[in-house]
Amino acid sequence: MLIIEGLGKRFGAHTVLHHIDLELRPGSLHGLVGANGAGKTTLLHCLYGLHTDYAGTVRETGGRPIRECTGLLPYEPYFYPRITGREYVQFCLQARGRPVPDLRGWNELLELPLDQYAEQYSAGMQKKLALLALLVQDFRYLILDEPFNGLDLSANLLLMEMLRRLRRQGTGLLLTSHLLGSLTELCDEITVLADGRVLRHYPATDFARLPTDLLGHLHEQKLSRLELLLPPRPPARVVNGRKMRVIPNAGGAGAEELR
Ligand SMILES: Nc1ncnc2c1ncn2[C@@H]1O[C@H](COP(=O)(O)OP(=O)(O)OP(=O)(O)O)[C@@H](O)[C@H]1O
Repeated sequence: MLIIEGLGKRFGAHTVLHHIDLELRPGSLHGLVGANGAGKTTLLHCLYGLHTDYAGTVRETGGRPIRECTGLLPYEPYFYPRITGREYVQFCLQARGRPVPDLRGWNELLELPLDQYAEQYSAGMQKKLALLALLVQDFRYLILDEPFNGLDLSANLLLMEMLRRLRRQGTGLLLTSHLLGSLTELCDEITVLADGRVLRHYPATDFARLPTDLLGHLHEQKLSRLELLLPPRPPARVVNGRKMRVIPNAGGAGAEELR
C-alpha cells in the first residue's frame, strides 16, 4: 500500500498542501478531485518524488522505493525533440533497466504512428503514448494525472475498461479528473481536495452525495453571479427613441418593442 501521512508542501511563502493523509491500496481505484489549483498535481508529484522538499511522509508499506514500483502519467507528458514514439517507449523502459517488449499488441488498441516524432503527435496521441509506456511495464501502482483529458471518446471508453482490468489484476490506481461521472463510475473511493486540504473522503457507498456536496453552495453563488452577467432575458436597449429587446434566434432583425 502507498501511504501519505501529514503531507505539507510550500512553494516559497505559498503553502499548497496542508497535512494531507491519503492511502492507495493495491487492487483499488482511488479518485482525487478538487477545483483548479486545489493541489492535486502537486500531491501526485510529491508522492512520485518529483518534489522532495515536503513535510510529512510518503512510503510504500513493503518498504520499496515508490518510483521502483510506480508509474506516473503526467498531466502534460514531455517528449524530447526528434525522438519517435517507439524510441520514447524504449527510452522509458531502458531507463528502468527493463527489457523492451513487442509493442504491437498494445498498439493495436492505441493505434499510434510509433515511427513518427512524438513531438509532432496531437495532444491526445501524446497522452496515449505516455500511457503506452506505462502499460507495457508491470507497475504495482499507477498515478494518473487527468488520464481522460484529450483522449477521444473511444479511447476514453477503452481507458476506463483498461483501468478496471488493471485493478482486477491487483494494480493500485490513483487518478485525478474533473469528470466526476467517470470517477464515480470507476472508483472505489474518492478524496476531495480544497485549498490544499482534504475536504472529505468518500467511500463508494457515499458517492451519491458527491455532486450535491461539491456543487451545491458554490454553484448556487456562481449561478446568481451569472444571472447578473448574462440574464436569461437580454436587457432592453433604446433604438430610435423606442425601448427594444432583442429576441434570440429570430435572425438579424428579431426585436420586440417594450412598452
Ligand atoms: N512550480 C510551482 N511554483 C509555484 N507555485 C506552484 C508551482 N506548481 C504549482 N503551484 C501552485 O500550487 C497550487 C496547486 O497547483 P496544482 O497544479 O497542484 O493544482 P491542481 O489541483 O492540480 O490544479 P488543476 O486542476 O488546475 O490541474 C496552485 O496555486 C499553483 O499556482
